[in-house]
Amino acid sequence: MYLRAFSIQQLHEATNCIKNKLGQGASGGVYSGILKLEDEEVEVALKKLENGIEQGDDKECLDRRRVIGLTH
Ligand SMILES: Nc1ncnc2c1ncn2[C@@H]1O[C@H](COP(=O)(O)OP(=O)(O)OP(=O)(O)O)[C@@H](O)[C@H]1O
Repeated sequence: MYLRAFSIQQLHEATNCIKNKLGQGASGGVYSGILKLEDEEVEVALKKLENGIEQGDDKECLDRRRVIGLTH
């Protein structure tokens, strides 16, 4: 799996300061954006995590947050 990290500033620029909400997941809102890469622009959906990690969280959710944490 190839993971690429983006700065908070890049994500704010991509999403026009996280304004256009597409939907709401259990762990946070999902917003649309356009990420500018070196030679192209890519349409993305970005999730802003809003809740802390609870003891009851399932393994998939915790695994996802560990992977996300490794990219920061
Ligand atoms: N790629 C996408 N394009 C458009 N809308 C999206 C996209 N991904 C998510 N959404 C919107 O965000 C909502 C929540 O999606 P999400 O995948 O976060 O759901 P979830 O798996 O229930 O959440 P969580 O992972 O937090 O438990 C969706 O119902 C949809 O409206």
